[in-house]
Amino acid sequence: MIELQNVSLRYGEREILDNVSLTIEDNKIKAVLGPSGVGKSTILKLILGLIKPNSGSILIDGTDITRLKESQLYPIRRKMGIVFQGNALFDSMTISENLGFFLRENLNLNEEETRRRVREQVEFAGLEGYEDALPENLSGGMKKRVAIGRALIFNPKMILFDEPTAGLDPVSSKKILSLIGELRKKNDLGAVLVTHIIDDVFMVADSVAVLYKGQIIFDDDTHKLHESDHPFIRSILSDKILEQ
Ligand SMILES: Nc1ncnc2c1ncn2[C@@H]1O[C@H](COP(=O)(O)OP(=O)(O)OP(=O)(O)O)[C@@H](O)[C@H]1O
Repeated sequence: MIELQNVSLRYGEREILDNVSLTIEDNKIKAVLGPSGVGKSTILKLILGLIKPNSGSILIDGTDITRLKESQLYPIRRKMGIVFQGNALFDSMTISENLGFFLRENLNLNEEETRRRVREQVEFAGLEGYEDALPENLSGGMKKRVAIGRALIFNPKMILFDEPTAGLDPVSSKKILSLIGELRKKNDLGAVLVTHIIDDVFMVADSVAVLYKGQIIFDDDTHKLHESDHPFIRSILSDKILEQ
């Protein structure tokens, strides 16, 4: 379980998160919905311990990571996989090499086990036949599927998605969202999905926190979003456009 407790974060003079509290349960999909620049990616960086808050605690399975040293963070990060907005694939490596890279770098597995895990992700992501292709020869949706496969390679408990459908066409977006839904069913995984696209939230998220002007203005089951009378939520439900 991931818990942000009274987290505040400033970049210079600018307050990005103001006393934000958020709980992300195992085996559930939690969306963090908000307009561009509101601090959604910042929340993911905080969860991974890449940045520290100015105040507040971040608990991962009960351990406050804000107090840990860099070396103590490795086993905590291993519990989570991340899918970056731009996928962060290595352009000069094939799909198989991309999938296996972190395994080969970080775990002392024999080559047979590494290949088995890579094959598992190739199958899960529907990338059979593309093992030897370079990322530049893949569509946006396929690259995203490689990034998801790579995030799963350490068998994490939780996967963090930064805007997983941004820039994808509607059909590819739907495929990616179904894959995210399947992850929980098949692998019992939890997920955090940060997005500014409200349709993504309705399609896969069990619950949603809405981040607006540094604060969480809604945090409940997704279907209860319709009951909110907050003007910002009313406006996004009617326009489906998130602007500051
Ligand atoms: N290292 C940094 N130093 C200063 N400002 C930063 C830094 N990183 C992010 N910001 C600013 O903090 C705000 C929140 O950034 P963040 O990337 O978390 O937003 P976001 O909600 O994920 O939006 P987007 O989806 O557009 O990336 C933005 O205004 C951004 O410009």
